Amino acid sequence: MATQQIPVVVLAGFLGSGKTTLLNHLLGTGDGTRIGAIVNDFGSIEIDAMTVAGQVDSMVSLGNGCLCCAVDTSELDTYLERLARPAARIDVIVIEASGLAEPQELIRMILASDNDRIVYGGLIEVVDAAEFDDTRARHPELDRHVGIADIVVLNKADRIGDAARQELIGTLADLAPGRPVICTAYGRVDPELFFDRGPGEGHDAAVRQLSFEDLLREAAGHEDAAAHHCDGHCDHPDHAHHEGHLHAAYQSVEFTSAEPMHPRRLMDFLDSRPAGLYRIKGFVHFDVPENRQKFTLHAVGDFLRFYPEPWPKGEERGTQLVMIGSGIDAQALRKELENCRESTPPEAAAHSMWGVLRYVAAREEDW
Ligand SMILES: Nc1nc2c(ncn2[C@@H]2O[C@H](COP(=O)(O)OP(=O)(O)OP(=O)(O)O)[C@@H](O)[C@H]2O)c(=O)[nH]1
Repeated sequence: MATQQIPVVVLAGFLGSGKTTLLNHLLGTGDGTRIGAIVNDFGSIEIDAMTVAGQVDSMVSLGNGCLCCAVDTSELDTYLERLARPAARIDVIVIEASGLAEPQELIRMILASDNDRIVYGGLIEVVDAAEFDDTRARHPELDRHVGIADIVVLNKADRIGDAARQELIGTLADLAPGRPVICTAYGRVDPELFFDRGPGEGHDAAVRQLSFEDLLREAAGHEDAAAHHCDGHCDHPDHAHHEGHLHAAYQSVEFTSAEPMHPRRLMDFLDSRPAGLYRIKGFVHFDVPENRQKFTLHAVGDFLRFYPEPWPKGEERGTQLVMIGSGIDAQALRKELENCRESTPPEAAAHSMWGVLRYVAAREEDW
């Protein structure tokens, strides 16, 4: 009997473009497809993994550094192996790359897998409609990422007008000729596009066109290198090959506090965050009457939202934040956040939630 092969789909896209939102949508559509997820967080606190974990039982998390830095493919292979074992009855594996990963590196790793049940299933590149032009100007590499995608998802279409949307669709179509560009909001895409006919067909052409030779050359070059994870800022001698990578210029800073945060001070911090601090994600604990929920926080460029929800049973209350940026002063950021910790009695802080509540997301508008 022929071995049933499991496609491995790479879900990539710049920081905050909506990869986790899309993955959760895929996991939540419940069309019977069993999805195994591998989530790669850039920061050492695995916010993405925590956000997805509640929704799926077959998930592994690879935190602290871009997966594309793991120059030895065996680590990824171990995870693929685990998800691909027949007992797991997984139909498709989705790897959510970190927002700074090099997708062609991940593709190389999948192609190099020793597991004969594993087959590369294509690259989905998520694009943030509101941020793409600016991000692309700073990081021309993104054009290359879009160029090797099998499907481009133009996400956050709700955040721009019709004319800008049409223009972006045109730009993306030029960057990824012949590939579908799907315009959506909140990652609401039909899973069949990805798992049935989409990436399975024709992706070889895309890979070959742009990077197949690179992939082979890199595969040969990487064989000698030692496996390690990094955030692009360690002194590992093998980092020379990461120089052109997005993550080489970025740094992640973590902050945790068991003590509650003072809402007004935290808002002052967020309102004056440095321009280089592009992405913040995590959970905030305010010990303020009526506002003791778990406030999930997302900042992407200028965009800032809080999403309050009850703390899950048994979960310890506290604040955990990951900040990702370029040219940021980690020590200063941590210090500023330490100064946002609550020292006044909660009663006194009730009205100080107003600033936070301005950024509480309204229900997702239909788009
Ligand atoms: N307005 C709007 N917001 C969105 C949409 N999709 C996602 N978001 C919001 O954008 C923020 C980032 O979304 P995520 O799904 O966490 O993005 P990500 O690509 O996984 O982020 P990283 O893993 O940090 O790179 C969250 O606040 C989402 O709710 C969308 O289509 N429209």
